[in-house]
Amino acid sequence: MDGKPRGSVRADNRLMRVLAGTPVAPPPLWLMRQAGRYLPEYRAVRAEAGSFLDLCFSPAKAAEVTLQPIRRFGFDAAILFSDILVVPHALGRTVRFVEGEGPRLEPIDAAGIEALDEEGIATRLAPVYETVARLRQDLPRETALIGFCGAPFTVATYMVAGKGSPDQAPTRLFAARDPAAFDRLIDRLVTASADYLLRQVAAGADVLMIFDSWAGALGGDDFLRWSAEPIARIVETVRAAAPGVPVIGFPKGAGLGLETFLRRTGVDAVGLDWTVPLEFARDRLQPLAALQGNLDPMVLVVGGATLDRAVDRILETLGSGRLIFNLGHGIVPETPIAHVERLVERVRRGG
Ligand SMILES: Cc1c2[nH]c(c1CCC(=O)O)Cc1[nH]c(c(CCC(=O)O)c1C)Cc1[nH]c(c(CCC(=O)O)c1C)Cc1[nH]c(c(C)c1CCC(=O)O)C2
Repeated sequence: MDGKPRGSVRADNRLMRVLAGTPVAPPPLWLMRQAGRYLPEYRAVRAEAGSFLDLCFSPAKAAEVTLQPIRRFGFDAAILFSDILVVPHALGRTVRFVEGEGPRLEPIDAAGIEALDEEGIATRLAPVYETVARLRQDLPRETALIGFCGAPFTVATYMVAGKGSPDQAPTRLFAARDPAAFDRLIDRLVTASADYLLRQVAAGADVLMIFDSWAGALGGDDFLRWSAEPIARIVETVRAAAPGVPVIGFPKGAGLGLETFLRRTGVDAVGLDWTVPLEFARDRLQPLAALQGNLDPMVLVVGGATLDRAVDRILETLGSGRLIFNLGHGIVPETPIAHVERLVERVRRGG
């Protein structure tokens, strides 16, 4: 890539410092979905990889697309290229990605929940661990490597509905109708996810992130029961077996629930979607944890002075505390690369 030293991450890595509790100015920066279709070099690898899951399970190709945005933009962290739905796949469920439509799974019922194959996390996901190991070898030491999984609730929404759905009605219906079966599904995903994350750490991941993209579909008590509680159990297991590996939680759409989420899970950092008011985040959340976010991905599509103002507002409000600059959700395919360059330059010079 360049002449930089590679191998295990340096203790003075900017992202690791913020996660350990020290504000860093300008803040470390990476973008959710930074490896993806807005990059021509990603589209080239994707086109020759076969299916999306083939790409996730090809260590050489998955490592290559993980490195692409690091080469181009020099982000402070690389995120393993994979998907949250490799876990249901490993548990023996059918998972497909349909071009232009998204994921398709065979919807699960109570019998299917009992039949989940827990061995798959070790065996079927071995190529993912190989990707992690390659990445930690190939990445510059100043770049942290983030491993991840989906939160049990978000993964369960795809397993129950068989696809994405706007307000998770099929899953809320399932959980309300048969809470015992839903509990069982969540339990099995807690065990599988903690195991999956620990194997990523063993292979070389420096930081872990848990994506609860649909946490916002849950009401107050259900949010605690199905989002915060299961994530707390994963964090507890990971902490016990891998002390010192920081965990970022991202309960998207949690709103006022974010403070309870932080207190209950004890994550080192919390991801903020673009709807979270910055003053609330500064006053109520930043004293408890590092914050990651929360630029609206649509503002990055628009660019120009609109982008500059939004970047400056985040830096002004959150920049003197523990902050990891990021988007409020994944970068979208129509984002111009020049706007990402502009963002990086502005964050690096401190707004
Ligand atoms: C809900 C969820 C999924 N996957 C993920 C989430 C949680 C984060 C979020 O809310 O976005 C997480 C994810 N998915 C992907 C990554 C890779 C690392 C990175 O962020 O760069 C990560 C961290 C690759 C991907 N995962 C997917 C793509 C696009 C597919 C392609 O390139 O053909 C990528 C780059 C496919 C995917 N995967 C998923 C959906 C709904 C889709 C279809 C939507 C789409 O097409 O953008 C499930």
